[in-house]
Amino acid sequence: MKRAVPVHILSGFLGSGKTTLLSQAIDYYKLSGRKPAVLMNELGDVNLDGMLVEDGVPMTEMLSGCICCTIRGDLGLELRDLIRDNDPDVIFVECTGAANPIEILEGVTDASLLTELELKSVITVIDAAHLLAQKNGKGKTFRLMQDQVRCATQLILNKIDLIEPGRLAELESEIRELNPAAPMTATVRCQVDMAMFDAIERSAGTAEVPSRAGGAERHDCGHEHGEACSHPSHEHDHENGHEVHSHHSHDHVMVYTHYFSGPIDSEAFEELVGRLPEEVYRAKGILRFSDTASLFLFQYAYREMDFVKIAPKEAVPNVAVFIGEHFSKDRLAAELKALEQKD
Ligand SMILES: Nc1nc2c(ncn2[C@@H]2O[C@H](COP(=O)(O)OP(=O)(O)OP(=O)(O)O)[C@@H](O)[C@H]2O)c(=O)[nH]1
Repeated sequence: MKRAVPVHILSGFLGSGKTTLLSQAIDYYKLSGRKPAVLMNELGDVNLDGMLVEDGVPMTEMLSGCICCTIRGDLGLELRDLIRDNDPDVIFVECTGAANPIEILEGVTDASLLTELELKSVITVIDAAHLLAQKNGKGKTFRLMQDQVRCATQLILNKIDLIEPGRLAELESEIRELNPAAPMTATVRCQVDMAMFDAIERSAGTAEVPSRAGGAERHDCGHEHGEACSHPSHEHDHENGHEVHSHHSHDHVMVYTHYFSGPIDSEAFEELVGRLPEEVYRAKGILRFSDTASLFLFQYAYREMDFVKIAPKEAVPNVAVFIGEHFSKDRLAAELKALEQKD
């Protein structure tokens, strides 16, 4: 009889490196002749990270909401269908960076009632530079990052190329205070020994999430849930991008999705991104520029911009998604619209 399908949850704040880790994990499983599948959750209504996942990897997308609240109820069904239709050897669940992993963890556990799967790990990727910048903060972002660290069974302290080497030990000891048990690796571009997954899967039983993250003290790991998840404050305004309203710990996160009517000037776009307010901490997009024939996947995380040439096999929209807190969507929309008119 086939064993229960192992599931790994990839958690971590927006832009920390979850997709970077996922791509390497997929390559690792494929190289050893195993079949990985992916369930991806994005706040925006287009799956841009999915563009980075190789063709031929079964993938289910849960868009336009945070997996841990608005669409958690569907998670079990999606996992069941993914297994039934594709018979994978492993499943990676990549959450939105605004998600609280304890909720997803419970969703995956619920799903094991519908199909044979076993949660094997909650891997939290931490953006070292962002965590340092947030240090001693009292904001919701910092609290959510702490929750994500607490809930992890594996920790990857990523982007250490962006911090001074002397600060690494300080960060590590702070993380250790939140989560003393999970093995931690400091990385650049999430380069960890992928054999880690085999070791995790060989170990018997389901992932043991640190006790502080569960049970009676669940609020330590975010928020209470249950009936509150159908709270009427989960409203979306799809016409003007949407704001993720909720009572949850990530209720401050806003999303604006902009569909461009045509190609735009690359320099004007870079200039706009260069002066985005601090409150916009993450952006992604697929962009057609008027001054080059190539199509680009655009990434922006905490003031770092990246453009990667892509050649998708199917038609893709011309779109940019902006994620942050309390920024003016109207102003941003007007500025993006102005780029369309320049051309
Ligand atoms: N300098 C630096 N950049 C990195 C590192 N790891 C990832 N990046 C870049 O950071 C950006 C975000 O990485 P992703 O892997 O997409 O992050 P994510 O956690 O999946 O992002 P969300 O899906 O928005 O939550 C990309 O432009 C990556 O190339 C790193 O160690 N150092």
